[in-house]
Amino acid sequence: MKTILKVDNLEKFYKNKGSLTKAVNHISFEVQEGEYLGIMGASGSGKTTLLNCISTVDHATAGHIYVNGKDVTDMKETALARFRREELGFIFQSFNLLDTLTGRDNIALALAILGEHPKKIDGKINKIAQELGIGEILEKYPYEMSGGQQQRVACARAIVTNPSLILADEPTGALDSRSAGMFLDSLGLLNEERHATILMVTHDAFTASHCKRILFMKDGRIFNELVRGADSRREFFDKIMQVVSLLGGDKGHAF
Ligand SMILES: Nc1ncnc2c1ncn2[C@@H]1O[C@H](COP(=O)(O)OP(=O)(O)OP(=O)(O)O)[C@@H](O)[C@H]1O
Repeated sequence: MKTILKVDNLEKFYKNKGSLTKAVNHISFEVQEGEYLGIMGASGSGKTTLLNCISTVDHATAGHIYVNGKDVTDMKETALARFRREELGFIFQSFNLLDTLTGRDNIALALAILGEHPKKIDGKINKIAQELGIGEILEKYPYEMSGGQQQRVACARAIVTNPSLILADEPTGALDSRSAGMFLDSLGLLNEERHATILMVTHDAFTASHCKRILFMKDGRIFNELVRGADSRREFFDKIMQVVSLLGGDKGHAF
């Protein structure tokens, strides 16, 4: 199996007026191609800091992060910009679609930036739209779509360039439970059928129950790990809830 992400002894410390916050404290883990990994933990446990280091938005204090064998902690700014475009797909809580472009053009832009041949763009968009069931809304502008529809377009935009790794930060945070369910089905489909490798940060146990493996963070460290294995999603959800209550965290919406 191919290792897509390797986090090696990562540390991120913040110094503020004499106090030191160890937001990420000696974390190591790997993500293999086709995995769907969730990162959970109470507020302040270091999830966003970890994700920001992996997405190269933030610089690590020490340690290394390898994506597809490339050490991103070592790259210069121009190489980083290219790395983000070519290797990563992003899905945020706030959808982040461009309001002045239709769904189709939002997706097309990701391909155009990568230098895709114009003749191939429509075909690629139509294929992913069909897979995610968003063909009907492609010509709409974001403000004409529901939140769930916008997030599925964002999902299409994240995958259409075939990135090595999709990073999702609380992607269901702004969705009602029905839209969240539809979005998570779409993400699951990308994982199952396109073998997309996904790393998702969430505090919501229902959302996390869609992952195949979950790392739980506490005080900047990995505190526990759960693997779904042959469990049904309901069984996995119950196991997640047990760890969440150990951590004293909020459970998010019910199953
Ligand atoms: N820029 C910063 N300067 C100083 N401390 C910071 C900074 N960013 C984060 N921290 C601290 O690092 C720790 C981890 O924060 P982080 O945002 O990664 O947690 P989180 O698990 O994502 O929380 P939430 O679920 O609330 O978003 C917290 O104690 C936070 O206060």
